[in-house]
Amino acid sequence: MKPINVGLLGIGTVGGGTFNVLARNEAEITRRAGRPIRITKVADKNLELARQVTAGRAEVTDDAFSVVSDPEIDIVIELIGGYGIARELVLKAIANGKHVVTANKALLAVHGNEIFAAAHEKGVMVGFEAAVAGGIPIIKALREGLSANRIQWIAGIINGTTNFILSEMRDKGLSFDTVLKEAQRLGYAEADPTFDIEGIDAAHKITILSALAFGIRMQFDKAHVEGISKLDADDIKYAEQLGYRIKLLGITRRRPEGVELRVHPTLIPAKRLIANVEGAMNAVLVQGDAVGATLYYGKGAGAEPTASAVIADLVDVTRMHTADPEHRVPHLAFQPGAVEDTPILPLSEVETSYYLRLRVEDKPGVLADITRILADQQISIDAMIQREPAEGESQTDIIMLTHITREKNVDAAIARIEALPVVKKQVIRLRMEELG
Ligand SMILES: NC(=O)C1=CN([C@@H]2O[C@H](COP(=O)(O)OP(=O)(O)OC[C@H]3O[C@@H](n4cnc5c(N)ncnc54)[C@H](O)[C@@H]3O)[C@@H](O)[C@H]2O)C=CC1
Ligand SMILES: N[C@@H](CC=O)C(=O)O
Ligand code: NA
Repeated sequence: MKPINVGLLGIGTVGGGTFNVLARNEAEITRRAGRPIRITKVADKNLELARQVTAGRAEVTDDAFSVVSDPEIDIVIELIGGYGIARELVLKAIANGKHVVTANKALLAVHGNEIFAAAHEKGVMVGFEAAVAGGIPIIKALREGLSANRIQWIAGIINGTTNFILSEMRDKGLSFDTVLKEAQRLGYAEADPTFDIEGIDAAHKITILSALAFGIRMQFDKAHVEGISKLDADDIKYAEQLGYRIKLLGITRRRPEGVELRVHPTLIPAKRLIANVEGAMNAVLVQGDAVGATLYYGKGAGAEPTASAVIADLVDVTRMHTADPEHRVPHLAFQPGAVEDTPILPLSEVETSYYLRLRVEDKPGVLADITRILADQQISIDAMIQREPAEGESQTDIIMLTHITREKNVDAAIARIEALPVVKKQVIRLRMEELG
């Protein structure tokens, strides 16, 4: 049977994994796809690496544009990364009538509206299962498995690097920098690891999931993005004492006025399954009105787990490329004409509960002043702990957990609390999610 020819752009961590898994499982994959899938051409600016990995089994070049223009190539896999040359190559491949598979969430979150419109126009497929939560088939689940549901919210641990850092710091007491270096060595981190640490990578991914879940345009520029770099070990400890774990979550929720789209460290009850997802593992919780809560768990980063998703897309394209484009699953789960312009809500309108840590002078009346301010802003307290000041210390920490309230009420309360002379430091505010 005539093979389908694939051109691979970038043979680094994921590209190398894809090349190797495809070769190793060729017979099994062919039985599924109906015909052999062959990577016939590989482009990498590091020619030496490309020669080493391919070992004579594919033509090698350092000119990626020659691959997207090659008439023999049916599918282009983009595994270079970034929004620059990757965007040019993907758009060129589409313009040349090639199907595209990519793991590049940054590219899709920022330029996805343009790329999917171009693909729709040209009648080609763009597969991106690897772009969110690596090997976990979450795109497939949202596009197909859950299509009966009105999705209400999604919350996910969707960055392996930061989850690995938080887990290793907590369990082994290792420093942030040591664990980050290990995550880089293991191939989890982005080329620029600030994308991981500052929550940008998770925001790219939750932007994509939000579009798929609610049938809205990608609006990465409206996402609230907060990473783990400012997270204090004391808060991890206090959270544990209160029965919570802190995870970097991507959250998107549908509300009558719009959609919440946010990434930030989040307190989750320790008894929830998702609170116990450790290391580089990912987990995505999806709440649908009919199905209820469903949880997807697995490896979100690394060469072969990500290759697993890339190859699943290759199989899908191979099975479907001769089908009438109107009969294929729509790229973003909803028919292109049915995508809505629902606004992303500003952070001030987000509704959730909060963890507040206040550094205060240990004297009578302090608590009364603080609770009065919270009550003025209609914020009610769910739980509280006050640390006993150490011998000779005149200051102490008060930790308060609130019921659900609006972010702008918390902003107003914090501004007034910080103005109190007895409050000695900036108030620490972390958001909480029950996820139950
Ligand atoms: N590493 C992981 O666990 C995961 C990565 N991804 C995404 O997969 C993509 C690839 O990531 P990695 O494999 O980790 O990156 P990598 O840095 O290991 O590989 C990228 C490869 O592209 C090559 N390259 C760079 N510029 C080029 C150009 N102009 N022409 C030809 N080749 C060029 C590099 O030499 C390198 O071999 C990125 O979009 C990343 O966000 C997605 C999920 C997981
Ligand atoms: N850098 C990412 C890789 C996968 O998307 C992560 O750590 O999750
Ligand atoms: Na995936």
